[in-house]
Amino acid sequence: MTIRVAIHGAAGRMGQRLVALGAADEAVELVAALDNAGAPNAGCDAGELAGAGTIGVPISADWPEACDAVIDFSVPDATDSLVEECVRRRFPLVYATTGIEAEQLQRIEAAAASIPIVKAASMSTAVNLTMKLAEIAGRTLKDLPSGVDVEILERHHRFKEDSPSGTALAFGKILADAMDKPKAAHGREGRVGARPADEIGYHAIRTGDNPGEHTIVFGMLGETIELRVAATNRDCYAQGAYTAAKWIKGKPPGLYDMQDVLGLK
Ligand SMILES: NC(=O)C1=CN([C@@H]2O[C@H](COP(=O)(O)OP(=O)(O)OC[C@H]3O[C@@H](n4cnc5c(N)ncnc54)[C@H](OP(=O)(O)O)[C@@H]3O)[C@@H](O)[C@H]2O)C=CC1
Ligand SMILES: O=C(O)C1=N[C@H](C(=O)O)C[C@H](O)C1
Repeated sequence: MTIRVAIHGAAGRMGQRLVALGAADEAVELVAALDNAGAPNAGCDAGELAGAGTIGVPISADWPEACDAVIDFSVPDATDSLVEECVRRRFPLVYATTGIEAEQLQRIEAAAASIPIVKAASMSTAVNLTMKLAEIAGRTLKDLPSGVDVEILERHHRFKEDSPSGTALAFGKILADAMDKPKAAHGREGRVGARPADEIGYHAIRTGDNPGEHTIVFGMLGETIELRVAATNRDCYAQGAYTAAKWIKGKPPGLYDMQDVLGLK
């Protein structure tokens, strides 16, 4: 079975990997490579831009007539128009952009009343499995007499604009809920005092071309557990997005995540 896919943000770092992997997948037909109207690469063949050879699909702002899934890796500012187009055309959406505002999230949630949407801060199977492991660790360690300090360390490339990463925040939410730790500390500086027990610490490192790395530290008195998941390139996210696009075809309207797609709930 072939699915017709439009990539939104097709000229970007992730968009190019999606074009390259989609062009090589017999089960995928790329029907549009969408990017912003003034994109410097507008009109270029998306496959050539991605280093995958000519595929006959230009980088453009023109939406396709028909499509089984739109995969979005773009920018927060594009969210409203993206969601409006998907709802108007009844196109299912795989939404991967991070760093959005609360109002943009509300619009996505409202749109999920009329179309199916998979939204996840990380499309990687390994990251989503690590989230499950973190939840089990959090629930198991919650009432340990010595107390457990949770610190979330993430590393990403120097071009990343949002901090901490969407994935770090997703890990944080899972652990805040599982361990009843509602406070967040983003880095520490100066005489901040002893560490509160109900705080989760976030540390965002920006360096070189790192495609994404997360370490969850569970610090106890006398023992430490670290869960670490690290990408060596972007294909784990792109492959996960295609898994979601194949899964979403024919699903009823609703807001789903990668835990639904991967059967981890
Ligand atoms: N959920 C996940 O698994 C992952 C999520 N991400 C997230 O995906 C997003 C994109 O990452 P990345 O590819 O590195 O970023 P890039 O900046 O390389 O790519 C974003 C692309 O979106 C384009 N764009 C800007 N405005 C619009 C618009 N109105 N319509 C369509 N396209 C537009 C940009 O064009 P221009 O440059 O001309 O502005 C650019 O080509 C980020 O939020 C990142 O955090 C990244 C990896 C994994
Ligand atoms: O910008 C990136 O590169 C990534 N962003 C996502 C995030 O913010 O969690 C996912 C991945 O870590 C790569």
